[in-house]
Amino acid sequence: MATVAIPANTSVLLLDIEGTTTPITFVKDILFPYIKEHLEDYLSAHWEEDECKQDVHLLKKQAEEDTRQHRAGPVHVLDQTVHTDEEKAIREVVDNVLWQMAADRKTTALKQLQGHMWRAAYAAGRIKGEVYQDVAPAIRRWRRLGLKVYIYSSGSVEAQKLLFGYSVEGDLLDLFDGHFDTNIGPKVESKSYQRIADRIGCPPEDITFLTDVTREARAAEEAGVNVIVVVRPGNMELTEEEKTHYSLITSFSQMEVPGSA
Ligand SMILES: CSCCC(=O)C(=O)COP(=O)(O)O
Ligand SMILES: [Mg+2]
Repeated sequence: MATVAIPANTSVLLLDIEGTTTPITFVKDILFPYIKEHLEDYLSAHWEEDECKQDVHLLKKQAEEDTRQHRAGPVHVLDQTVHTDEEKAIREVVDNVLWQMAADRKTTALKQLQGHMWRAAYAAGRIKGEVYQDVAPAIRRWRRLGLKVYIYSSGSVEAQKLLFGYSVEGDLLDLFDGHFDTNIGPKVESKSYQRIADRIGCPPEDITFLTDVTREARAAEEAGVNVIVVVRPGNMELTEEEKTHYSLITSFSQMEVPGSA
């Protein structure tokens, strides 16, 4: 098995989730269908609660922005007026969320609501976060070698903590020094990686980012971050050029930390 050495100056490993620590199928076949199945009932049950009101407010803000950017068709535009007809208002939110999910959008508004909806399912043991078997042992080794390990996912920080806190291997939250989501910026924008470096308090060059998505890899590189592309079953096929340009791994166990035996 070929190993990939991270640069000697790396002090932080920044990890994507879907397609990197976790199979894409877990997200597409378990997490997302759960939302589609329970969305309407969830909104009806929680509509008057502050958390749900904030989620709907954020979705409306996003819908306003989508209208300005001509991104949404009329059926997907959330009415900005306050509805007296609760059923109609809920239907509009459902349509908007389903439309965003069909396009696999990564908006903070969508991800925040999803995180809140998954909470009950994880807590009740109806969902357990899938994590590839090579992930936890590798992270434990990196941490023993003095590296810091952070997560950067489009899934909300709360959704990230649920996935690792209620994982198939138990509570894995102690593997991480911190979490970032799209509140720091989209994963396909280089500024987001600069902000993460600032937040952690190290230069971007000291961070190695592991992801399956080459648009994210390019954005991170632009910020000066070192990148390793993770190839897992079901991930998006890489072009020949991408295969030559990036260091590739199929398992975290292939990562070599310079100076370690
Ligand atoms: C971590 S919660 C579920 C995953 C999710 O909603 C998502 O959008 C995954 O995005 P990633 O940036 O981890 O590829
Ligand atoms: Mg990913």
